Amino acid sequence: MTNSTKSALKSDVRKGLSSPHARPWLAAAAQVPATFAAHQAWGNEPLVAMGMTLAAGALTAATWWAGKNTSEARRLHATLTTAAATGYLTVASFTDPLGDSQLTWLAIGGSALAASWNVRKVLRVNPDAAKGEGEETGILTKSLGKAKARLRGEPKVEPNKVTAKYQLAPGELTNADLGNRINQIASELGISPNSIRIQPDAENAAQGEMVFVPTDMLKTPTAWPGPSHPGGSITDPVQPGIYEDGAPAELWFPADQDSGRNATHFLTAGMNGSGKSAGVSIAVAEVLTRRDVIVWAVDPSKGKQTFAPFLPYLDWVEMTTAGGEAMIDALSPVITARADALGEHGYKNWTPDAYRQLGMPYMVVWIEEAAKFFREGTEMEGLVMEARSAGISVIISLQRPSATSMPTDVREQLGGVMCFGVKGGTTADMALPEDVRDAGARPEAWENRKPGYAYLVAPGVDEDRYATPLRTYYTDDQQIEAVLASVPRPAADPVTATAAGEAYAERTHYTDDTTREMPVHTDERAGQDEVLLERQINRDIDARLPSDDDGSGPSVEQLNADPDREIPPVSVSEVWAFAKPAPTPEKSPEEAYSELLAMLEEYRRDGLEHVGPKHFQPYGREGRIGRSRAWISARLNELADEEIHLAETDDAGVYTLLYPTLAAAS
Ligand SMILES: Nc1ncnc2c1ncn2[C@@H]1O[C@H](COP(=O)(O)OP(=O)(O)OP(=O)(O)O)[C@@H](O)[C@H]1O
Repeated sequence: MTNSTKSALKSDVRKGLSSPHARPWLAAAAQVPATFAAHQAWGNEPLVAMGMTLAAGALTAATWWAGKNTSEARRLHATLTTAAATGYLTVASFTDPLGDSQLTWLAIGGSALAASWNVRKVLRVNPDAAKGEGEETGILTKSLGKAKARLRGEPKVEPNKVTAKYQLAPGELTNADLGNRINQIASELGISPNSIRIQPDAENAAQGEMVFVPTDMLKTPTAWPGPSHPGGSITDPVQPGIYEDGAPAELWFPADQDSGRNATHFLTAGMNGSGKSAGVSIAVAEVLTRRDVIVWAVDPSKGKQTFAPFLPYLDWVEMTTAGGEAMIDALSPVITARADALGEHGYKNWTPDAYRQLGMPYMVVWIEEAAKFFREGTEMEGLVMEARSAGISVIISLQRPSATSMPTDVREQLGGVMCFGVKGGTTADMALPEDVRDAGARPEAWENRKPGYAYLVAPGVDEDRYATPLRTYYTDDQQIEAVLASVPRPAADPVTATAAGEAYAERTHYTDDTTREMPVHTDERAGQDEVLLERQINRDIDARLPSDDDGSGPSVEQLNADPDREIPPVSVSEVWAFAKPAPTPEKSPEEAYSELLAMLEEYRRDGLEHVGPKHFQPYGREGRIGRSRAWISARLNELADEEIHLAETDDAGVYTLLYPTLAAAS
């Protein structure tokens, strides 16, 4: 045998002996020298025999006690093994350790026990057999950085859906922390982040359900099945699309006293081509099939492209900025008149009964490309604050609901959101409530590659559905026209029509003939344009008039003195001078990021060891970083991946703050 063969053999033997499978066999074999030595030393001492018997019993009991946190099967197995091993040691030591019967018992019993442990080990690495052995899952332990999270009970497995109840370590992890880890969990499982949702337990911040929907069931668009409640009331649910499990998505505009639901306005946000207009079109088509509602609509950008099939059925429609301004101006007296009329007849809210008694239909005002109006300085605070009590809901549609696109006072009044695909997490944070983001809503993953995909967050919608993707129904102009032609339309009531005034009385009427537009005499049309232009000029002058309290800006006399004079540039604060003082402008991602690094530097100076999102409160525009908690969590996570400023710890959402020397060494 050569030296190399010898050393290879030695190494194999060493490996074999140190293998986990060899350990039970070595332990059984070790009984022979152990019993022999004990026999030589104490074979004739009955007191030692008694002590050894007691020790064997105590060790067996200790094994049972120590196994209380493991599975029943493992506990029993370990206790039996201890009892057998200590029992044999005692009996053989005080009889004949090398006797035939003793060695036979050791060979048979020891082999059986050693083999049983080998079998157990093999089964543990079989994922099927391992089920139920321990409650922790690979999913949670890996993606949560070995954090303390375990499943509660068996996951519920349905076709294309797995629901797993979880328990987080109390005081260490929250449902929001789990929500911040969705991207990591998705990457570990090789599925889209949109496939995972967290449904937090409302009663317990450390418990909830994780829902996995691996296959995207919305990939194929669903054709609009037609109106859900033709001839019904606006109080019946409006169905714009379906959720991924095939259930219809439902939303409501008016209040409902019985269920305590408030009347609501809607924000529809989504990037170019995400399907906003098509989605709202389905909702409005549904609305227009109800007997007790009228719709006013304005789109200063795409106009006829959006409204074509609706034109004859909209009570008032405008397709220019000036026309839209006129409509928005008219809404103020309309709100007052309608609220007064409702109040006089004892109605706190609009109800179907108010329609029966007063003939006053509910009103939906659909404002497409609303950012254009906000840029022009159109005030809508009063409109959105007061309209609901007058039986009016407003749908405001724009691409990015940022503070630069829309006043925060208006945003806060929009209780319902339909969020389509957006560009980037920052926009998603602005469009959706934080808890819905934490529950897994990721509209930024769709952008405009999945038109019609949306999240619906609104009064009356089951909160468990907030983070569930839906897809709006797919339709075309012909289907909408055919449906709307088949249902009767109510007219505006005299209170609304009178209060809407001249602009309403002079609105363009559209018919359902092929030209879509009633022939309007050219002079008459030119006259209308002139009126609108004049109104726009007056509005611009009004906007530049000094207000009572600030005394800044040119006076109307100054403006009148020289018509060619260049109008001074409007400062940001003037544009933002709505009902309340201008809000703090939102920070750009770059500014927010450098603020975050500056704060980390300050924490280093303070000698902090660990940081987490809580060290950057308050979140949002009020905080130093000016971004949401979800944004901050994502950045901290990225920094930890780079391991320059931060390093991961075993606890999700907690990072070790790296100091320059540590960072250089790592
Ligand atoms: N549910 C849907 N299923 C399939 N395709 C859809 C769906 N909704 C919209 N689309 C398609 O997506 C495209 C963009 O839709 P739409 O014009 O409504 O987007 P948008 O968000 O309003 O865009 P923009 O901001 O440019 O107006 C259209 O071609 C439309 O047919």
